Amino acid sequence: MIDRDLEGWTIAFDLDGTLVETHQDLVGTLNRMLVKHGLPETPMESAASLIGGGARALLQHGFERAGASWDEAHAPALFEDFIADYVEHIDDHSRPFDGVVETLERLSARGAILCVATNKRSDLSELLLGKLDLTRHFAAIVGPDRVSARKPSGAHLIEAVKLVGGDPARAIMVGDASPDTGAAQDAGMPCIVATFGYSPIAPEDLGGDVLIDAFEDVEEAIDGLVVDFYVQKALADA
Ligand SMILES: O=C(O)COP(=O)(O)O
Ligand SMILES: [Mg+2]
Repeated sequence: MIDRDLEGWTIAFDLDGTLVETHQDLVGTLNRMLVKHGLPETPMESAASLIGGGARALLQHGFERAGASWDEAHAPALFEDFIADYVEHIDDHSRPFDGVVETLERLSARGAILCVATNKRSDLSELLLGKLDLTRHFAAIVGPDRVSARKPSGAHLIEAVKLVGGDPARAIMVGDASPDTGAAQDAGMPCIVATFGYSPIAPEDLGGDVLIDAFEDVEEAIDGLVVDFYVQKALADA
């Protein structure tokens, strides 16, 4: 029998760059938008570092980098066009990182509640996770539209954890970029940082608690943070 030793713990996962390698499809859509507007395509690897703040930020920064002046008046139509294209191509190349399914299954079997806290719109997150057969692992998929403030606000994480019936004092964030570490710090939660994601800042400089170079290492990182929690608690109670 598996020991349900993570009972009472909630793990919140970022989506893009943490659970799923999405950059080819996101940047593919960005590049089709750029070409449509007579602008040069942006190289895949440099544009990937724009992922993390949501699709609108990717679009705006992608256009600005290509030398276009950002026009707020035309932004809503451009954004709508971007989303329509992305929906068509959302799982052309996007795949879970190695070890995601097995690791999520193990964490669930050990009693942890899992949720997604992403700056990707909830409808797009649900569509993508559904296509990749990942929805079943999560008690909730919480995009910025389902909370009072998006990452890096701690409210995103606290509200997501509460939504699944978890306790923010026994919750851990797993992410790849500064919105994730910022939100975790703001929420007073420990943060595990995936070094295989899309951060323009070096992962070791993001201010997380543990770095992981492969998704499957998240389980050991969680175990370490949970032990730390109980050690601190024992010291405080002594
Ligand atoms: O779509 C984005 O830019 C951000 O999504 P993430 O919060 O899951 O990294
Ligand atoms: Mg991310």
